[in-house]
Amino acid sequence: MAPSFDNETSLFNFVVRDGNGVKGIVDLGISKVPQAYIQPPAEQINKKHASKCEIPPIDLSKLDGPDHDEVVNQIVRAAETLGFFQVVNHGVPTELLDSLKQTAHNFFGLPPERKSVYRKEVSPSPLVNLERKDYISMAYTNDDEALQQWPVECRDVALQYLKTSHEMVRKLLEALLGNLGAELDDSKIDGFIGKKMVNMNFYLTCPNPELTIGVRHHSDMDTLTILLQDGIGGLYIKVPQDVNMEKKGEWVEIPPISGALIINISDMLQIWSNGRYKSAEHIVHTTSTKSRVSIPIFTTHKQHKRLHHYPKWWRKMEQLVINNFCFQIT
Ligand SMILES: O=C(O)CCC(=O)C(=O)O
Ligand SMILES: [Fe+2]
Repeated sequence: MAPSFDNETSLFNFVVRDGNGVKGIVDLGISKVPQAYIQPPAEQINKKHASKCEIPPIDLSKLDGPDHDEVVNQIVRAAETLGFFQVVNHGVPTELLDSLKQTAHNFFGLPPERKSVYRKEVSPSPLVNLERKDYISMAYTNDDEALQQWPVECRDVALQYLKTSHEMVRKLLEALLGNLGAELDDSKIDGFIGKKMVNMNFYLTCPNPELTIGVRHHSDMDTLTILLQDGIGGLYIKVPQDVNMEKKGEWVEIPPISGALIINISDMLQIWSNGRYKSAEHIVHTTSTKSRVSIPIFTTHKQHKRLHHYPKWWRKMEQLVINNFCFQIT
């Protein structure tokens, strides 16, 4: 018999404890979204009124040629305005991007008992306004641990994704820090992106996508996020208020571009740049027709403390100077 999803504990047990995930609810063919997933109106955005971000992707292969300075300018301009941009010719093979998306679908399609071994032990109490996604997080420490502990279905592609994107992240940081007058040498890499985590997000179709949310509005806490999205769409960012461009404070969609990766300036980089680079708030919506996958890599410094433990005023403060930071991390 289907569990009663009006009862939060029973919903929690079904979705989290038993490893069914949101997918389990969808597989039951339930046509009404359980109350716990319905968002307050302030969290819902009117997708019909949100425009698409039309800025073309940045061609990173040109960093190695005569257009180097122009490409650095494009990266810096994007970081100083939207805090989000897309890149192509980034060095991560297209076939790997396709395998990653397929792997995410395969993993979340596994039977619940195969997935529930990876569940997070959390209490059922925060089950209010659940996000409508299933996800897995794989923190990277070293290759051996990854090979032993990450799900066998995901580990090879996820590791390759980490490795093949490293050079791109280094180049992006070089450009962003160089613009602030700081040099990125190998000894400082760990201080910026020494810790990494690969997530796979799976957003199920939803009978009432207007009432629910895939990911609530947030900004990422790390240094820089690399994000692979599939062709479905649903990622919206809020144009920061304090930038010199149109649509301030409005939600714009980051449209899927085949073969591209999305780069998201995150909280640490905003702080280290004295607020010059923007860590934009973003949100993910689901659709009623197609399931979506996205695969972010979160990069942060080795000693990263969870920034959401810091009050908001700290996260947005403008006191740290980049040169001091570079000095501290050596
Ligand atoms: O799925 C997406 O497009 C974005 C996911 C996201 O914002 C996150 O995992 O932090
Ligand atoms: Fe995010």
